[in-house]
Amino acid sequence: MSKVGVMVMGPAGVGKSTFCNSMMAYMESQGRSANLVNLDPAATAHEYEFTIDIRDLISLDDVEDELKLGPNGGLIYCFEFLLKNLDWLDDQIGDYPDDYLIFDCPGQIELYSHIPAMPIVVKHIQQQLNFNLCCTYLIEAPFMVDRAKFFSGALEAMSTMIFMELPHLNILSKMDLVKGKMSKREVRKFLCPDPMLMNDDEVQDDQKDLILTNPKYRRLNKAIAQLVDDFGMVQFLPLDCSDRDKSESLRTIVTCIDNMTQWDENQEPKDPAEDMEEPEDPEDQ
Ligand SMILES: Nc1nc2c(ncn2[C@@H]2O[C@H](COP(=O)(O)OP(=O)(O)OP(=O)(O)O)[C@@H](O)[C@H]2O)c(=O)[nH]1
Repeated sequence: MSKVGVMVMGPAGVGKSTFCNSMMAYMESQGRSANLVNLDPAATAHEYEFTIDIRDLISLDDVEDELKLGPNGGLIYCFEFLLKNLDWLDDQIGDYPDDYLIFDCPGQIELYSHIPAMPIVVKHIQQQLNFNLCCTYLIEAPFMVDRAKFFSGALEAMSTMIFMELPHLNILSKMDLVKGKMSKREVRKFLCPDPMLMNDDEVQDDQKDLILTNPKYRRLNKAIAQLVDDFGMVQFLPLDCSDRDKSESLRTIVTCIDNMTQWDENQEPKDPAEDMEEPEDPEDQ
């Protein structure tokens, strides 16, 4: 059996912990075993107990108290401390042949864009502990309402993909918050982002005041949207954790993760969009 790890990443408050808990519940419902690993030294309690918790090694509270560091400096200190104590992680993760680990990561996106600690931890888990890892990167579905914000989030997702060098899945969290506000046709344009979204004539009246008026910025935003499109690897799967019974989005995400973590370098990677379910559309009901 292979050892699989899912790194759950994304900005603060995007819904990473909620997604981790929903994944645990989904795996349980499918009779599959999974364990939760907390890599956030500032985490609060979870619905599911952590099997492995970085706070057993070092917590942000202790670092702030003892070293008088602020939350961001403290977080970097915690990760540098983890790097010096990777044998702790080895002992914790152990040598289980059929582990499926879900790693809840911190929300500071500098960890996914330029601070080298997270890629080093990831490489260690891959190469020393022989896990097949993938990254799930969350951005909030309500970003779709402000298109510049959405493409900015897509760039962050791309930056993480490039920096982490892992099989990568983008997820639009909190889909329930846009239900009834966007049609299925509109949502579909964001799942495989269409650079035409940045065209003014595509903007709805109630969103016009959100658009930057400086034409230079508009041109720049369009160019960036085109870059995201040209890159061709930025696609999103919808996720709604508001109702556990609606496990359809989780099923699709877990299927994509299964495909990515069994990925053989001699095989063409499977296109996650192939498993994509159409998001529910209130207008169709
Ligand atoms: N409506 C809605 N709210 C959600 C969903 N997922 C998460 N939330 C809410 O978003 C807030 C943040 O969720 P968390 O899961 O703690 O987010 P996080 O990314 O782990 O946050 P940090 O650990 O602080 O970075 C909480 O109030 C959640 O209840 C969702 O699918 N729908």
